[in-house]
Amino acid sequence: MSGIRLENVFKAYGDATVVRDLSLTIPQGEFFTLLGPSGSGKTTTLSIIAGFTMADRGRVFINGRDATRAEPRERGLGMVFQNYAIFPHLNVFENVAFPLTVKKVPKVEIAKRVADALEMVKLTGFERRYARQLSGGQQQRVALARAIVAHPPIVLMDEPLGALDKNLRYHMQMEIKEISTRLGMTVVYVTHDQEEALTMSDRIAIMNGGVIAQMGPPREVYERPQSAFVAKFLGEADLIRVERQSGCLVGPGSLPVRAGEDNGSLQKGQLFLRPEKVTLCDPGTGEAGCTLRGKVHQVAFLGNVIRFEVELEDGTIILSDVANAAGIKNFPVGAAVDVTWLPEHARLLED
Ligand SMILES: Nc1ncnc2c1ncn2[C@@H]1O[C@H](COP(=O)(O)OP(=O)(O)OP(=O)(O)O)[C@@H](O)[C@H]1O
Repeated sequence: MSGIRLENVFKAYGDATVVRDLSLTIPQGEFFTLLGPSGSGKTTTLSIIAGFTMADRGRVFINGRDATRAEPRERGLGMVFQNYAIFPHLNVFENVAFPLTVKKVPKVEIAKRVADALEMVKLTGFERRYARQLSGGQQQRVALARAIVAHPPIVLMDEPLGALDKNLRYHMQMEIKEISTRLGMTVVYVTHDQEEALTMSDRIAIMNGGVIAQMGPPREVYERPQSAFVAKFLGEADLIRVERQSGCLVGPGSLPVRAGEDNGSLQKGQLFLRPEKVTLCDPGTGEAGCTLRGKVHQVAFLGNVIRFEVELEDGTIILSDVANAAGIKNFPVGAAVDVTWLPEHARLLED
């Protein structure tokens, strides 16, 4: 089997468990992202795949071979690590050419491949420069070009765009995605930027405390989080306390609330909604069962979106994001409103 497989990988430093019996399979050609807060074990997991860190227990398979004890250079992986600096004694051309030079690729082929890679990272014309003559972001792009120039089947990337400004970052996201798809590369990508993870990945694993809290395609983890942690980590989340009374779910103000997949088992928990799925209307006009009462607490202008903060009767603050389109209805601070949603957009989460 090609791709990557981890089996019960465990790593601790002293008393601190950093990766806890992690098992996962990443098929060849998948863009797979490890996303999570600082210290959740993303880099350690990537480093175990790379061979820089040895797991205490468990096994690592790369392209069907047991690579648990293999040296990093035996694993045939392309890598861009946070601190994986470019060689200071080589210029940009020589740095990018390095993986091809060691493979003894013909000079003409090297020149072409390096030119393509440098064009991708927008560094054409920088060939003769050395690391000390480049900014942090430029060095990062050289490292990226070097990682993919040999078209390795698997590339590991740890925050490779961290030092770039917003526009270049977006351009590079698109380029990395395009080239990995075109070459059928498997990419294991580490980031703590949820937007980047949603944009680029085929599948995302959200890590928390050394375990995978949830794993799935971007849309699924965003729209169907299984816990409040995942809901909150992947963007803004509205969470409303609910409990069952005489078989019916009720929210603040004892008003009945409905969620799409309520099988009647949850007694107490939270109703989850994304702010863009929450709408506001005049008091008394919302449909019973998916309406709560509130008061506009704040209005924020975010450019393409207007964000209303609404305070419910129990003090919970709910966000409602409305596209800044022609003719949108404005609700001023202090206005009484109904907060409404479609039941299929609401999910019930256990505490
Ligand atoms: N060599 C080490 N010795 C001791 N503790 C370590 C070592 N490497 C990592 N850790 C600890 O392991 C935990 C997980 O670290 P890791 O770098 O994998 O997290 P991360 O999710 O990648 O975080 P970040 O987004 O900040 O890079 C952290 O608490 C870190 O301090």
